[in-house]
Amino acid sequence: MESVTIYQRIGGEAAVAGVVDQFYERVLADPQLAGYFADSDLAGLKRHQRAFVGQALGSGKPYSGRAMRQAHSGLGVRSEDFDRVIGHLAGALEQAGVDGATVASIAEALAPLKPDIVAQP
Ligand code: HEM
Repeated sequence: MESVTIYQRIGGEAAVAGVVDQFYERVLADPQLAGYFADSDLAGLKRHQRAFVGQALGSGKPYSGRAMRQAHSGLGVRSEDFDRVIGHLAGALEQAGVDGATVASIAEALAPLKPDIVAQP
């Protein structure tokens, strides 16, 4: 039997869409982060984020947006901003009923992206 991916376990496409909506609500309500998104096309960003997060969780569907280094270059993202974003994603996943161990493994899976996303001094 094939193993069940996190994507399937949490409820597939609909669950990921809900998590991404909730994630951006939290990010945009955070005064430390909102400014980064002032010029962003939020609908497009959510579409890419759904595909990216879905793929990271095992959707099996491709992510065709920009690479993480390219998407975040020039934004000047700081280390503590990255940690807050991961914190908001974890909060959104928990709110969607994802168990703590799964949330922790998702956060761990994203941690290696930090050097691509955070601006180098
Ligand atoms: C693991 C953490 C993160 C992931 C997985 C992630 C993922 C993504 C994805 C998939 C996109 C869309 C790329 C595209 O449009 O082709 C994006 C864009 C963006 N991200 Fe992130 N991101 C992360 C962390 C952050 C952080 C920490 C910030 C700022 C505090 C940030 C700010 C932005 C902004 C402003 C854009 C839009 C850029 C634009 O409109 O040109 N991201 N991110």
